[in-house]
Amino acid sequence: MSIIEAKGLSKSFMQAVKEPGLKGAVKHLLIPRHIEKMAVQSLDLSIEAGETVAYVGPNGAGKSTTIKMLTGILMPTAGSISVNGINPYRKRMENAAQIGAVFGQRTQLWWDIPIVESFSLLKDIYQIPDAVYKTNLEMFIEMLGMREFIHLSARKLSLGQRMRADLAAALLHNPPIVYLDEPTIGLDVSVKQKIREFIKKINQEQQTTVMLTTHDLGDIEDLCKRLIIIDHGSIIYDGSLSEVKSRFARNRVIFFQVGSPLPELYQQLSQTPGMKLDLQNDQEFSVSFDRYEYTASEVVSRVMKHGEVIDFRMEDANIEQVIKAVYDGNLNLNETGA
Ligand SMILES: Nc1ncnc2c1ncn2[C@@H]1O[C@H](COP(=O)(O)OP(=O)(O)OP(=O)(O)O)[C@@H](O)[C@H]1O
Repeated sequence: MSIIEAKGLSKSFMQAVKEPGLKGAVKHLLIPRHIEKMAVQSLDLSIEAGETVAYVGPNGAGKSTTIKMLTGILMPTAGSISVNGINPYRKRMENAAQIGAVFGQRTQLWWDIPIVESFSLLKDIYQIPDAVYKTNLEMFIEMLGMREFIHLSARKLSLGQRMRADLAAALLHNPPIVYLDEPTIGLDVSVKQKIREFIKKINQEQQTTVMLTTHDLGDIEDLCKRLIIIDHGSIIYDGSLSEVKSRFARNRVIFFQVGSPLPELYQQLSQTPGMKLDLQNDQEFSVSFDRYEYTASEVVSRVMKHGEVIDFRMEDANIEQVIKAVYDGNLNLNETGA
């Protein structure tokens, strides 16, 4: 059986409907009106132990609501969930012992006590054996570069320091499952890198199941093999990241540097359906093309016919383009056979 299993999972909220202005506020006070908002609708989810899954979607798609149900914070309106054989809402304590969670926007550390003391409290709460605690603490301090701030309180930490401390806190008890909700939000490149390497190591060495919610596509490409896209509370794609890249990233881009300006070619390319010319200057340009209509060699030979090509390089399919197309409503993955 899968380590995380959800069937027909739904969650609705009652949202107040208020007309604008003072009149609307008074009216709402006297006769409050609410509508039911379906945040998550009939979601089926099945995640195997050791998987790294990116759970992505536009703002308001239902990502956090799903994670909150999986962690036991929210009770589903309908459907069932089993996390390592446990119903997270009914058995919140048991569920907490087997999961780690990082909510990037919030901290689970005690605000006014040194980080190392927070860790020590977590050791008692989770009843982590001395040897495990010692080994993990040393490894986490080293890998996440926490030595310089381990004796400061959470209040005094920068965002990047706080996030590393939060990640360590979530994993001290070696949970088999970790939920990461925007763990790299607002962080600089080097801290992001540390966090990604750490997550990779934990996943590889301990087969920790990772479910990652992020708007950072670098996180996804670096960490996840499987991609689940949710929109308006429903899953619209669930499959491998490489498959989505190769099947759905229709556009390829080739960058060219040519020996002399080629105005005739530029005019021809900009009038060709399925191709788009982007001129950087007289002798440098890129051609993006629909790879279901043209091959890369067709594009290259068309340019070569017009003049000397000094250099060219092709850009790999980018997951960002795919997700953006889904967000913008330009790509229906179901229609393409997902
Ligand atoms: N406590 C709540 N009360 C009422 N509506 C809620 C509540 N929590 C979430 N919603 C609504 O449910 C929908 C899904 O919200 P959710 O926070 O799960 O989205 P999300 O995908 O995590 O978005 P984001 O990327 O912006 O964090 C939204 O329309 C939101 O307004």
